[in-house]
Amino acid sequence: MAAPPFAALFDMDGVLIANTNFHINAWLQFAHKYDRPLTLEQYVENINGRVSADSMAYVFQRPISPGELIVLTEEKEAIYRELYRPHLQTAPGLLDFLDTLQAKNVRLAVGTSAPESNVRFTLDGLSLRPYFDAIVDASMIHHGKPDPEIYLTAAERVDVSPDQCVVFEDAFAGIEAGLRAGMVVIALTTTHTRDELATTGATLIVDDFTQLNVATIQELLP
Ligand SMILES: O=P(O)(O)OC[C@H]1O[C@@H](O)[C@H](O)[C@@H](O)[C@@H]1O
Repeated sequence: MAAPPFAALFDMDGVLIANTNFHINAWLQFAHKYDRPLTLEQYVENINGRVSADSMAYVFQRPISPGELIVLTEEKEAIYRELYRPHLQTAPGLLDFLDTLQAKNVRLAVGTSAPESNVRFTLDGLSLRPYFDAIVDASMIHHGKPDPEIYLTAAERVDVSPDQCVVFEDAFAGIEAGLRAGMVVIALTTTHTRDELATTGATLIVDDFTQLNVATIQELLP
């Protein structure tokens, strides 16, 4: 069967899994330990969906050395994994949707700001890795979302031109990254409300993967 000429690029946190509240609680706990002020509003605007290098520099309000970044990131992500582990599950409708796309030979990739340790925790913990032709995480790029590099790299890895890629995102930074990459962006209401997402320029807003099928997506592509 010939492959459809498009690719589906999935954000991980807040898209493959609905885990935003667990990241929020982990960041608040982590910031509190270091006596750094952090509010929910600051998390949403400056941390959600971004790579740890940018989030840590924001939390500590100073540049973070590469060595320090590894240690601080793993400390924060260990808190997150501990909190979320008992709840680890795929987002509603995801597995059926991935099966449908795979059956149609759509190229599938993950583009996440998360470190490799969290990619392992999620994709291996839920046996999702075999679905994807490429996985791009924070360690593989120079500029985190909202820069388009993560999604442009994922498109390159699956050998599909950006205008034939559909990005699935929940975070403002990730939606901006997809749009700046010249891709169609479908926003999920995992983290933000429809009204909040309506201001982002996302091509389509859905509540979860049960509201999507291949025909709907193909209609959005040029
Ligand atoms: O949404 P993505 O790109 O999978 O992002 C992962 C990141 O998402 C953020 O929301 C978390 O606070 C980070 O800690 C996490 O690493």
